Amino acid sequence: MKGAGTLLSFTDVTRRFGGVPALEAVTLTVGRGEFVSVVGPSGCGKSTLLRLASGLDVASSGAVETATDEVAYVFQDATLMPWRTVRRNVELLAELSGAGRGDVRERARAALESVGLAEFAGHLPRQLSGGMRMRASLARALVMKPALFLFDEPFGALDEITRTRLNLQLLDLFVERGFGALFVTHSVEESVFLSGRVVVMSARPGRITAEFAVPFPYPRPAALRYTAEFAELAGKVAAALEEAS
Ligand SMILES: Nc1ncnc2c1ncn2[C@@H]1O[C@H](COP(=O)(O)OP(=O)(O)OP(=O)(O)O)[C@@H](O)[C@H]1O
Repeated sequence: MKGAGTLLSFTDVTRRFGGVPALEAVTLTVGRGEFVSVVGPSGCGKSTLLRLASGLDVASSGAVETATDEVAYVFQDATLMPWRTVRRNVELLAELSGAGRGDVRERARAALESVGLAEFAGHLPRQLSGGMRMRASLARALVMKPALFLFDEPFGALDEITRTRLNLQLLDLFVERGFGALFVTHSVEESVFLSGRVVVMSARPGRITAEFAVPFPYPRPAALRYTAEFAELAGKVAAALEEAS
């Protein structure tokens, strides 16, 4: 573990599958209250990185350390239970953690409120749009008040307008709650808009080839995306990604 403020650290991590490296010599940290994005070409090992961070997978060599047990994993697929209402889906993790009924209810209510879904609490997942299902999935994770969020392309399947809106909502939550985040995406623009730091990974085996600090202060207005400074930085990240592919 690098320092007192570090939530997650990878130190010289390699993961091989049947002798073939998927990730190689990855060193990376996420600090408390820090938002870090990883962009890379398809198959570069981004999901493997998150699986290692969450403890679902184990490194072949090197060290993966987390300073918290309060880790939430948000997938591209909202993975809601189709027979449970939105509220009952959002309550699920708190319920499984053994929290009392009243506490579970209150936490779910607050989380649904945070993502703007309070009035849809009684709906079934199939009655929601894709963006709303993703917000429900986010609310389900928020209920646990995680210190660290792992995001695997959570908005990848959504249309551009919904995706942009959810980026803004996610940043509101980030500013309000101050969690640490490791966010995997294919979108350069999304990575720059959300993060304090963007990490670029190369094609197989996945290695970190570039890192960019994003200097724009939070909270970030939607119009940031249309500024010259934003375009310049996104251009640099895109060039590094091109080189890594
Ligand atoms: N359990 C496994 N067994 C064998 N090979 C695996 C396993 N998991 C991942 N791999 C391989 O490791 C590499 C990285 O996979 P991973 O899913 O992490 O990539 P990714 O960057 O998330 O891909 P995408 O962007 O397409 O989702 C791929 O070549 C994949 O085939």
